[in-house]
Amino acid sequence: MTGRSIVLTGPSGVGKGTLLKALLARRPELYLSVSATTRSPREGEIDGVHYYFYSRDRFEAEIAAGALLEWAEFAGNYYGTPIAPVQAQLDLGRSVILEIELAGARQVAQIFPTALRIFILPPDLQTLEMRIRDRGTDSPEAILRRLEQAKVEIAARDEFDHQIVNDDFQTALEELDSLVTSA
Ligand SMILES: Nc1ncnc2c1ncn2[C@@H]1O[C@H](COP(=O)(O)OP(=O)(O)OP(=O)(O)O)[C@@H](O)[C@H]1O
Ligand SMILES: Nc1nc2c(ncn2[C@@H]2O[C@H](COP(=O)(O)O)[C@@H](O)[C@H]2O)c(=O)[nH]1
Repeated sequence: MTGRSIVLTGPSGVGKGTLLKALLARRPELYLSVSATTRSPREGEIDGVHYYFYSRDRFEAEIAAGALLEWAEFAGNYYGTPIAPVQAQLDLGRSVILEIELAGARQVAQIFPTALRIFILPPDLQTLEMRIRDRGTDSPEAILRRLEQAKVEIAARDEFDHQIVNDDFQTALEELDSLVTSA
């Protein structure tokens, strides 16, 4: 039996990564896809664990080789999902979670029409901005680009099967857990 693909999308800084870390701690049977990106590693990020950090040339070679399930440019960098590990885990019957932005989520909807697609919303844009700033990982220019893109992504929320507002963290985590485990 093949596993289920689950797509988690939402604006940068909304808390997707934090929610998934807590979810995976409870549900180790789930597989979280490790993306490739051309952005520089943040403090504490490890190549092959948090992302595969590629040069632009390497990323473009992976696109040309058909090695990415989906890919997109986001805030000046490439991001994409290496296809081989995802397919291997699905073939083993394991559910796979992709934490990806909107353009990638749209591509996955074409490739895996039965994917469970979940959109994470902030309580409001001011809270989102505060979370990105307080995270302390992005330059002022990068924050502005991410906030502009956030508006575009939030406008597409109705394309998704489910929406979760990440206001109170525990409430959002319970909602996510219940959607993923009933999938
Ligand atoms: N419910 C919440 N209430 C308050 N702060 C939160 C909540 N959820 C997450 N955060 C904080 O918001 C910040 C952004 O979270 P996180 O890095 O998980 O976002 P993200 O959606 O994965 O961002 P990106 O897409 O840029 O990787 C972190 O500092 C995190 O601790
Ligand atoms: N289309 C894809 N989007 C991805 C992938 N991996 C991560 N992302 C999204 O990029 C932005 C920015 O991430 P950050 O780590 O630089 O803050 C965020 O929305 C991620 O969900 C991917 O493989 N494909």
